[in-house]
This record gives sequence, structure tokens and C-alpha cells, in this order.
Amino acid sequence: MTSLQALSADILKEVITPRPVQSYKGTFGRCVLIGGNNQFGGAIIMATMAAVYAGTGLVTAATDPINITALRTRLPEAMVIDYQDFNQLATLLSSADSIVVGPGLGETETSLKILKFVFNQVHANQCLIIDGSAITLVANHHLTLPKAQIIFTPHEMEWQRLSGIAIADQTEVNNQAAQAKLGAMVMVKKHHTKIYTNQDVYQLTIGTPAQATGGMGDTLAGIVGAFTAQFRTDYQKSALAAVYAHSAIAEELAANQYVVLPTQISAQLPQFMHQISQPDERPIGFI
Ligand SMILES: NC(=O)C1=CN([C@@H]2O[C@H](COP(=O)(O)OP(=O)(O)OC[C@H]3O[C@@H](n4cnc5c(N)ncnc54)[C@H](OP(=O)(O)O)[C@@H]3O)[C@@H](O)[C@H]2O)[C@@H](O)CC1
Ligand SMILES: Nc1ncnc2c1ncn2[C@@H]1O[C@H](COP(=O)(O)OP(=O)(O)O)[C@@H](O)[C@H]1O
Ligand SMILES: [Mg+2]
Repeated sequence: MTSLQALSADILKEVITPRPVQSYKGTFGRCVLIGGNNQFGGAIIMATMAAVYAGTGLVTAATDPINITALRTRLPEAMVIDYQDFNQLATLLSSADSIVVGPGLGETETSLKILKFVFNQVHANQCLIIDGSAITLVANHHLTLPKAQIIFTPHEMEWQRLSGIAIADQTEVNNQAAQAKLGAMVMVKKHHTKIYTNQDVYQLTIGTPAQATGGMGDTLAGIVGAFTAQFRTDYQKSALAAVYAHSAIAEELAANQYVVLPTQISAQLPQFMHQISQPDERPIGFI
């Protein structure tokens, strides 16, 4: 049995290092995000914004065509394709470092077909972040997981669907047993999120109720996608740093705000990451 470790700010400096001078966009990873049906276009826009603002070299969103104009208008830095164009999607996925699937994907036959296609294409050295609707689809359709560096990012109800553990029974012991069966990294998101790996359990000890608003998890999924694509040494450490950064920025903003909008967290990422990457020992804080 492993013991619970509090996640500390040290993870940020360990992962977010200064950019090498000899570099180009390809140096900082390729992230593909798949989601956003005709109801949940905002989810894929927020996840994609987070991936861009967290410094991924190249970001592409695969989404319902209804979202393409909005995505291009809001986020010209990202490329966009139709998520049902499987030829284009296959090419994109083959060169991705990380893949985020699920924000706003929905639970229809089309959503399931897309998720199955992604699972079929992914390869072992890629990081696959399974979020939102994709978690529910895996649970409801008992999908077999592909061989990849898999990270699940469920909220408590999504975790109940995936693990079969009722929210009231989601204790550390029960969750660890379910994680071991899955064999993947699992972030059970809530106030003081817990992260389960094959070796360890971590707890986030920062964060604020100002984060309790739609799109907050979509944004986290995008940051996890960005950090795992960009900081390739250890995908689990990169994911831990993403969780920490997401809530650290939220806390800073919540000092002066009743609610923190997901897109505000993304907007602060470049400044926050710059400050972390500085060699001196200034306290964390970007304002
Ligand atoms: N702007 C957009 O496009 C947005 C699109 N989004 C996309 O929508 C898709 C569906 O995701 P979802 O999370 O909204 O719905 P679902 O999986 O059914 O879970 C909700 C059910 O679980 C329950 N519940 C219990 N505990 C809970 C907890 N701790 N945290 C959360 N819920 C908890 C909850 O209980 P209740 O609130 O009724 O008390 C309710 O019954 C997904 O793809 C996502 O990416 C969203 O990100 C929003 C912004
Ligand atoms: N009261 C709270 N305190 C701290 N963090 C919270 C709180 N409520 C929600 N969060 C965080 O907000 C995010 C919500 O994720 P999720 O439910 O998937 O949102 P969405 O699907 O709407 O984007 C998680 O990172 C969770 O830890
Ligand atoms: Mg979510």
C-alpha cells in the first residue's frame, strides 16, 4: 500500500524548464484534441485554448464542423479539422505526442465511432488523455484500452461510471484498487483532487471553489495535453505539474474574483510559466 503524498509547488520547477535557444515549434510537441459536438463546442474551444496557451508547439483540434468557424475566430493559432474525416485524423494522430479525447465529444453513435477510431490509431509512446464524454463512453461500452501512456481525468460521477465505485465509497483504498485494474494514471477531480498512479497517490492541496464552473475540467485536460506533449521526459510528472499549475493560477485569480473563468486561467499560463522557468527563487505569483 502506498502512502498519500501532498503535491507541492516543487513539481512546477521540475517540469517547466527554460526553453532551449536552439529550437523551433516542433521542439515543443504536437497535441491533437478531439471533441466538441454540436452541443458542446465550448468544451473543445476551452481545451484547445489551454493547449495553445500552455506552450504546445503545434495544436490541432478535431471537432464537429459546426465549431470550426468559432474555433478559428477565437484561436487562430490552432489548426482545425472535421473529426469525422478519418483520413486526416489518422495522419494527424500518427505524429502527435499527446492526444486529448473527450471534451464535449458527446455520447452518440458518432462520438463512439470517433473514440474507437482514436483508440485504434494511438501508439504506445503517445500520451492519451481521456476526459469528459470519452470516460463515460469507455465505461458504458466497456471499451478495451489501447497501449499508450493513458491518463484518465474524471470528476467524481465520471469516476463512478468508470470504476463502479459510488461517490460515497470513493475512498483512497477503493480508488487505488480500481486504478490498479485499469493500469492507467487516474486524476479524480474535486476539491483537493487525488491522483493515482501505479506507484503513488498524490493529493492537490490548493484550489478554490471559484473553480466550480463549466469548462474548468476541459481547460485542465488541455493543459495536461500541452505539458505531456512539451515536457516529454516523464509524462506522469508533466501531468502532475499541469494539475498544480491549473489550481495555482486559479488561486491567484480568486484572490480578487468570486469566480474564475476557465479561459482566464489559460490566458495567464504564458506569464505563469515564464515566472516558474526563471532561475531565481522568487515566490510563486504572477500579479
Ligand atoms: N461549454 C461547454 O461546451 C461545456 C461542455 N462540457 C462537456 O459536457 C460533457 C458532459 O460533461 P458533464 O460533466 O457536464 O456531464 P456528466 O458527465 O453527465 O456529469 C454531470 C453529472 O454528474 C453529477 N456529478 C456528481 N458529482 C459531480 C462532480 N464532482 N462533478 C461534476 N458532476 C458531478 C452531476 O450531478 P448534479 O450536478 O446533477 O448534482 C450530473 O448529474 C463533457 O464532454 C464535457 O466536456 C462541460 O465541460 C461543461 C461546459
Ligand atoms: N470546489 C472546488 N474546489 C477546487 N477545485 C474545484 C472545485 N470544484 C471544481 N473544481 C475543479 O474544477 C474542475 C472541474 O472539472 P469538470 O467537472 O470535468 O469540469 P468541466 O467538464 O465542466 O470542464 C476540476 O479540475 C476540479 O478539481
Ligand atoms: Mg469534465
